[in-house]
Amino acid sequence: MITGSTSYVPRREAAILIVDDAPANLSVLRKLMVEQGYQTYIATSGERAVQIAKRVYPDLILLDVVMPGIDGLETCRQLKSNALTQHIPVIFMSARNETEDVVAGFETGGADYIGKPLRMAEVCARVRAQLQIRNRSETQQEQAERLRTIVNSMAEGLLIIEPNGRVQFTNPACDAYLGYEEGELAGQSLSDLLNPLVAQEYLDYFTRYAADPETAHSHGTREVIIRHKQGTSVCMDLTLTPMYSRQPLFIGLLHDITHHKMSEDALHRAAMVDSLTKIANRRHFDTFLEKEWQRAIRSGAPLSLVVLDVDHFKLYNDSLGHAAGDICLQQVAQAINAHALRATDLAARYGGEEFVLLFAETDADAAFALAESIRNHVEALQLPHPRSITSPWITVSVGVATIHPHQMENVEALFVAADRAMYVAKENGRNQVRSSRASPAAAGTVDISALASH
Ligand SMILES: Nc1nc2c(ncn2[C@@H]2O[C@H](COP(=O)(O)OP(=O)(O)OP(=O)(O)O)[C@@H](O)[C@H]2O)c(=O)[nH]1
Repeated sequence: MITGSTSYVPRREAAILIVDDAPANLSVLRKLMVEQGYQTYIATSGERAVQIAKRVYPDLILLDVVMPGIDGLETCRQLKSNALTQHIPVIFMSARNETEDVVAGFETGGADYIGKPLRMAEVCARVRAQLQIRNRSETQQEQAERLRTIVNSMAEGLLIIEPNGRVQFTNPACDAYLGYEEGELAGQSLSDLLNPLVAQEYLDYFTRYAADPETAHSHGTREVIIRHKQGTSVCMDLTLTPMYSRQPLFIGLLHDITHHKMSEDALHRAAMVDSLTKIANRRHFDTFLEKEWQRAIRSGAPLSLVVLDVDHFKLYNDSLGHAAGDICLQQVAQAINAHALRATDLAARYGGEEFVLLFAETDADAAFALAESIRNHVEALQLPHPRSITSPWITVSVGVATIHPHQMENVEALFVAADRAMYVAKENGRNQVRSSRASPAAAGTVDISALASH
């Protein structure tokens, strides 16, 4: 964990470079600095000071201003113009104490200016103060560097977002997730990446927080679909947390859940499909029927249910074996499924050798015609049934029920009607379609009428 502490742990005793053309001054200052526990280097000219600074990289330079050759101001300028030495704090020492001298010292990059004659306690205090400032800034730089490394190497995508929705920064993982080059996302708006409704929700949250930072709270984690640069969609968990520095900002953390989502979708799909025939299973059909039922109540449109049962299938299994029976069910399922053409049609294996089909917004005549077409299609497969007493081929008996949902009380009644029609088809010789209708005069009762039969 990164802490915010700036407490300084000395790595070693600080090194001070003392620069003065007067050997007597050098000697006094050196003695003083050594007594304070500092390591010392000395130089008697500006040129020499620059050379030593580049070589030993001292923590601080005490620099005389008036010297032969390059003076202290020029020496400081040279130190500040070199990348190696520019961060070393320089304290000028000079008998020139006029305001413009002091200002010139600061303007060349000096950190402090001590007037001569030197008061040793003051020199020590100013050196200590500058070393503390330097240590603090070094610690901050190290912390910033450490944070940069973490942000650049973390597997989660990170975005910094402004209250107006503008992306200010992204880390490499975020760029990689969304297919962008480094820095390319900066300046784009959240609305460019998210569905407009979701983006607006975030923008509202930003506006609320920016107006009243006291009430800021994390927006939590939610699943979002983000636009990839290539135009595809990626599924991510987005966690948004407010951060108040000089301006309100938001930290967004992105976690890619596309793969997780894909397997979740695959599982979901698998739970809806019958494993043998690969058409919808009973559970999916029941859910679908419930939805269509409610829709039909609202629209007043008719709903038709077709129930199909393979004829003499026990005999088929007994004569050709269970494996052949399975293949036969797969072929029959495909023939049935081929008739569920609209988004509101659904064919399913309801159990054993029983299949169902739902036709929404389909009246009795149209449903009957579809059922007859399926019956015909199955027979036309000419799957030999050696022991059937009603046909040389595999055939199906079909029951159809059509209602306007307000006519019957529940879905169950629709099933009962279609099942009864199917049993009438069985009883009347199989390989035929029978239709039942609810009598409007007595809701819930079923009127079986042979609209047609094979
Ligand atoms: N091969 C195979 N057979 C199944 C499967 N599910 C159910 N069955 C068989 O389907 C047969 C259904 O037989 P019954 O309910 O007696 O009806 P039927 O022989 O088709 O006779 P009718 O419906 O009166 O024409 C049983 O023998 C079940 O074992 C399956 O997944 N695979």
